[in-house]
Amino acid sequence: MKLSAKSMIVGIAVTATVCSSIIALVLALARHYTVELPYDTQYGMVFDAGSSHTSLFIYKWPGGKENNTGIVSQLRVCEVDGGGISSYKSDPPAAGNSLQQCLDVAKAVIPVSKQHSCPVYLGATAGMRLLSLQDQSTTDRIMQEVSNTIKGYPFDFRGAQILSGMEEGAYGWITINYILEGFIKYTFEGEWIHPKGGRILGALDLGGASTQIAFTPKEPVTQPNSEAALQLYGHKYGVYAHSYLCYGKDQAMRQLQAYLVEESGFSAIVIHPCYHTGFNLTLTMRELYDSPCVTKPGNIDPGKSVTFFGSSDPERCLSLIQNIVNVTECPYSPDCGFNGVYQPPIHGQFFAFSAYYYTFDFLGLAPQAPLPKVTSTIETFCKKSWYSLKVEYPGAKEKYLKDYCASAQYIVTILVQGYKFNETWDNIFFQKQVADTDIGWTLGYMLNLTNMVASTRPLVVTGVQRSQWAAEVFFIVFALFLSLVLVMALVFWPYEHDLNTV
Ligand SMILES: Nc1ncnc2c1ncn2[C@@H]1O[C@H](COP(=O)(O)OP(=O)(O)O)[C@@H](O)[C@H]1O
Ligand SMILES: [Ca+2]
Repeated sequence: MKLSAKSMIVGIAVTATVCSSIIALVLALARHYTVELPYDTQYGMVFDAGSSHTSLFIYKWPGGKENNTGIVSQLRVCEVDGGGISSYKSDPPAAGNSLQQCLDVAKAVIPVSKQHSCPVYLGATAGMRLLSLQDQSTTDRIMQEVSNTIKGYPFDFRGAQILSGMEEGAYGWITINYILEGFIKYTFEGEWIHPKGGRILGALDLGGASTQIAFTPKEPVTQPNSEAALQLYGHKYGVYAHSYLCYGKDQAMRQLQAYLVEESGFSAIVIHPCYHTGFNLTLTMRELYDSPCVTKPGNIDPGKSVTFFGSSDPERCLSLIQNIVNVTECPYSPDCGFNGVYQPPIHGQFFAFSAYYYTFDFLGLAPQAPLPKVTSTIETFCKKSWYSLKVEYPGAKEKYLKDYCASAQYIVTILVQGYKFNETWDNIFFQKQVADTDIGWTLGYMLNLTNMVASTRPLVVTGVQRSQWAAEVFFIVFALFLSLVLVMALVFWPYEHDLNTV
């Protein structure tokens, strides 16, 4: 059998080139496949120990070797049975026990191999801030009990803390802007960028015991105590944040009751214009004055009771609210919120969540409605009798239903007359969630404490970068082109140049 030297050389060259192309192709695909493999998911949890209730938020994000930024999303939320942890002042161990059911849920949801590395935080808000004003040792005891319970579980417990009002406001602001990609954005081209002129949103949180406002004003904040200087992904943000203690929905309602009782001269029967006709509520003086948000008169009999009778009177209700919210006093004129608190002019769009959302959603006013529609809807609702409300909303919980009229009037008062959203009402979105993640302070709190918003430049972890792909594709095309040239050479090489002349 005669084998020409030309054929041998060209054959070897073609085989080598084709083999190297295949290897390059396989390597490129393997590299891509590795990145596309399911991420090594990480988990983190935050207990939101609010004044009225506790929730456990379980988050997950794509992890791995690199300390990447990824996108944190909410995996699950577990509602703790019973009241907020501050309601356990006569039985602190029960506050700890109340968390067990949700910790058991977390154990079932998070893979066993990930539980030891799953950070857990507990943040308590205004209910505990108020309790600490009344009774510091019981406050400490409750914080100790909740910590002990969490330590009994296989997670990485990182501490239980009472947040300041400013922190609560600032973390809510971080949460919204993180979820809505205000700080950083993953582009179609596969790069993380700082969105130029991107919209930075404000945060409005209405809790039971306090309410927060946080936003980036147009002009720098002039009162340093009102500014949270945040550095996120290497960018500086001057965030105005303020928390009004005692001006959450439930404590505001408490202030209304106390005002009416005093106005009546401590009568046993008091007409309440914000409650509906046919509704009545009886409280002892002990219950009424069991809060630092209302001043207990010196000579009051704690066992004496008062009964509030609803009168479905929205006009009187609104003017009653003006008695607990001072919208005229302003030492920083004109830069004030309410009660004479410094606040720069409102700037940009806002998300209003928690009880802002619950109230407006119930009334069919979420996520947005023009102000005239809002006021007319509230007026119509407030005029309804308790009987007709019970018929219309058979599934509604009485503890919330009785307050929707008053809280809606209260919301409009603080937003329009307090914060001065008169011209900019349409910039408020009443919303509970974005991308299946609840809006609240917990996500921002965890991102901050786990250092996930601190890095100046997050690492790209999703997919192969375009430049890598371009190099790989170029190499494959070049190798195949070379093979083609060699095959052509084999076919068209003149026979007389054949080396096999023997
Ligand atoms: N479905 C609902 N309808 C109306 N209000 C609600 C609903 N669910 C929760 N709330 C209210 O939301 C508020 C939540 O406040 P919370 O987070 O417990 O207090 P804080 O943030 O002041 O510590 C409470 O006033 C509670 O009554
Ligand atoms: Ca809250």
